[in-house]
Amino acid sequence: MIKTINNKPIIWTISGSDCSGGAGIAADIKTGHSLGVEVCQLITANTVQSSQQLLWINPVDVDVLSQQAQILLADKPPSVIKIGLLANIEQVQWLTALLQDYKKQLPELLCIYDTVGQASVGGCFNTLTLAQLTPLLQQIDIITPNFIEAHSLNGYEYSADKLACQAVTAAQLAKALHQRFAINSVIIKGGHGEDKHSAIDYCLHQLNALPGKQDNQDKIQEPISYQLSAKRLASSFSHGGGCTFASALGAFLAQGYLMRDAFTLAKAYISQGFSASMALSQNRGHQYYGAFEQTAWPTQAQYFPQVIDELSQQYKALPAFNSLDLNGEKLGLYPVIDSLYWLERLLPLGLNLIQLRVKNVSDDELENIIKTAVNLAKPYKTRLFINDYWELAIKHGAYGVHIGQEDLQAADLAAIQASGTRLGISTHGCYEFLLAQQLQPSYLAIGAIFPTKTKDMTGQIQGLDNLKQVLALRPKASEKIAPIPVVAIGGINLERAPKVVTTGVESIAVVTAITEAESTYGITSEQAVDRLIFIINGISYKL
Ligand SMILES: Cc1ncc(COP(=O)(O)OP(=O)(O)O)c(N)n1
Ligand SMILES: Cc1nc(C(=O)O)sc1CCOP(=O)(O)O
Ligand SMILES: [Mg+2]
Repeated sequence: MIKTINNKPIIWTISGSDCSGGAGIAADIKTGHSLGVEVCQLITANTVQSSQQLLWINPVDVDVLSQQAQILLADKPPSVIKIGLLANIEQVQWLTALLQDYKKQLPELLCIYDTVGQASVGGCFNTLTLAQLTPLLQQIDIITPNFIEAHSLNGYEYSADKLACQAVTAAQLAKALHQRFAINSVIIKGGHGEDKHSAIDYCLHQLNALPGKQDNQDKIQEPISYQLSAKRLASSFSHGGGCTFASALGAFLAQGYLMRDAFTLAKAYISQGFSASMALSQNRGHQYYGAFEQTAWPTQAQYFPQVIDELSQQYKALPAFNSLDLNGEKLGLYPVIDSLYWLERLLPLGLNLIQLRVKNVSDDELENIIKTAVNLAKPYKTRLFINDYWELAIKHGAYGVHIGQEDLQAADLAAIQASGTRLGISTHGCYEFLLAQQLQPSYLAIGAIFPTKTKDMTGQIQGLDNLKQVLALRPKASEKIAPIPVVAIGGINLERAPKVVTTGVESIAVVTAITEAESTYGITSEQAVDRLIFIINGISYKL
């Protein structure tokens, strides 16, 4: 899914030109190029503005825009269209018709609208009414207003004076916009929030497309919400920050990231940009309103936001889960097997970890299997994790339990922690990784690294780049919290293992590389295990 730099996805930006170089098209191009996407530009207006004031807006004729769109469609069809300043009703009507048509031709197309009404240097870009904008909003997939813009899009009065206006939360504003215009994802940026120390962005996201948005209208689920908090940084180089956020989001989505991860990466990109300009800001005594600093793909943990959700709030005070007591040893190979037959064959090999992942057996049978497995593992040094069944794992004294995202909400993490049972958590991308890391489990798994036939991981294939990305999100060993060991899983086999090991991941978990070794390689399963260990040692990456 994730395109490489040689196969760049294409984004169109339909927005105004800011001659001071801070906002609009300039921000979109700088952002897109720094994040590895190609940017085509349809300029809606040639504005006259400085870092201090907006003087003049010169709308571009819709005939010009129309011809540009026509010539580009066959040549450079967009994965994402990012919309910014629209200068008049003619442009709104032209764009509405264009999106209606393109959505039929390009079913995967995503349209992001960063509503630009007020200029941050003062002044108004247009006099468009909500009624005039409504048909366009109905074609939009993702909208990124700030708190004030979200009020006006809902037709609410906004005032900094809480008593003077109806007090609404970002969640309420997002829900109202989602319902009113059938917009799949609403992100309310927290730049204008009240918290002096942190900027909290809120995203309401519909997993399945809403009716009329796409052909695939299976089951429409309740929208889910993501909330990200970042330290508020005192930079006065923020001209174009809103355009940059929307373009960065588009760039990440165009490269195949799911909304939750694109949202997280875009927020990290913004924090990194602010951070890069803080020294400049201080030198100028905060007087100069500069262009936002577009930097590079964010990789460092310090720029990534904190995930705020019910789970992290619920377990805020929960102590860290017991560690794996490795005494400096690396975790190594982690077979994930489905039977006592396999457990008995693998236990004598002296591995650090094995997981029993049993599916589709009756309750009685299940309890018997888990009880027997725990007893079988007792004489060995191998740490036995039980997948899914945390209550039975506690009851029978298993070393650890592995829990996936689907079961995380329902599991009693406090009971697992109190029993001393170790905890492993599955994650699939940077958002889930950051969230799970906050719970301080004994290890974190990340997958699926490669396509796998063992489990449907559609849309969640990470590749080695995302694996490296999440490994960098751990706190440094020198900081208060020790880094949690990471396990890579999904599609890892004899050929791929060495590449995975070079990322520095502590462990690789495999199902079919062992259980289907006979049919895949014509060797015994024991040989498969030996060869996985041998290959790793052979290139001197000691797992
Ligand atoms: C090491 C490891 N990583 C991930 C998984 C997957 O767990 P989960 O998401 O709970 O899915 P199921 O295994 O239950 O299908 C795992 N089991 N082990
Ligand atoms: C069980 C499982 N969980 C995954 C995740 O990404 O959470 S991938 C996966 C399948 C791993 O099997 P194999 O080694 O045969 O590809
Ligand atoms: Mg599970």
